[in-house]
Amino acid sequence: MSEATGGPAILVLEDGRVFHGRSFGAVGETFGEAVFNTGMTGYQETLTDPSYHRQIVVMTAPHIGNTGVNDDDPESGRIWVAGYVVREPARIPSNWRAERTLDEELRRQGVVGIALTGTRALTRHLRDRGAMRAAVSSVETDPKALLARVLEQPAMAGSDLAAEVSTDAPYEILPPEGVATRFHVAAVDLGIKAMTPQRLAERGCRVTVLPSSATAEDILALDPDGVFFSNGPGDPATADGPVAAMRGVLDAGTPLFGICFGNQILGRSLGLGTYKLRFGHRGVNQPVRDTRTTKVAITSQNHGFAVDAPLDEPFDTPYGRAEVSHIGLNDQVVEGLRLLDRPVFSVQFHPEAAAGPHDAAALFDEFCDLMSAQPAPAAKQ
Ligand SMILES: NC(=O)CC[C@H](N)C(=O)O
Repeated sequence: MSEATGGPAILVLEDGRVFHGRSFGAVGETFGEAVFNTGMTGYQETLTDPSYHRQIVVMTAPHIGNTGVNDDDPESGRIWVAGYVVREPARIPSNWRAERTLDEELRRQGVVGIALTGTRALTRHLRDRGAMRAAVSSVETDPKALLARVLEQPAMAGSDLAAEVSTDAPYEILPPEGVATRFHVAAVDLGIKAMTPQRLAERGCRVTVLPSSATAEDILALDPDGVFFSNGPGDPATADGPVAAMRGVLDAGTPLFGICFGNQILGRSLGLGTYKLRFGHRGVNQPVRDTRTTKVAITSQNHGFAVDAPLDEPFDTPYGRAEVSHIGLNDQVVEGLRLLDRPVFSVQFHPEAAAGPHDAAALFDEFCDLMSAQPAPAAKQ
């Protein structure tokens, strides 16, 4: 038994592999799906991204916490990762915005972490065998006892988690001062990152954020100029409610944009399947190719599932012809979808990303362009 942070800790994977390290953050025990993130920066955004709910995140960058923690960068009101694995936590963070250390923040929010020298071996293991259930504990010393508890945990495949992270009640984000309101967007929160409505508001959108349980009727009752479906945790195969809501929006012909989980929901709404990737895409340097322009963008990503769609040519859907708009260059995974005859598109990566490159930010302009191309409200009837 170890009481103090800094004492011994273990990480146990569901296939029985054990890693020994030192306790980091809160002392305790936690379970989740072990996944790795290759971002050299953006650890605050990662920790607070609701899509990481129920995941133990392994950072491949060797030093984490160098710039401390501030109150401006979080993507939501709390840390969502189930556990945090780093090679070496910064002992002396240095940044003018830092308000506390990462270790303090993890402890403040009760998030169990582990610092271990074997993050590279752990990452290679997850890359070869796939993301899998795991535990981190700084209170259990017997790996076998911990493994038995890991095997009792639910797998990520089949998990329906959006409702656990979504807002309880609708709220609004308004354009910043000096920016005129041009559009009203209804955004379905399946685990939305704060930066997304922000990016829309910067472009003159008044954004009404709705809970994940929002139906097509709830959404359309707002008479929005456009509808947005957010990122979020869990298996898209379980998201029947959001799929039904999106189908209602597609039937109504309202411009629609989806990010990440939203892209998977669009895939399902079009009748496509989704599947689990072996180890997923998580980081801020993922290359994708725009299939129309052949331009390559470096994107920020966080997904463990993907849409199964024909890559090479347009295909028929109940909503007309569609095509894969972006392809991941590391493994030829679908990274975006577009309807050819309707104002509807989505991407699997994160154009809002902060931290992350800004290559994909123009997609928010594209959504605004689709909304401006629609008939004015009077002509809508
Ligand atoms: N960031 C996301 O929206 C992730 C979507 C989904 N939970 C996945 O892992 O693929």
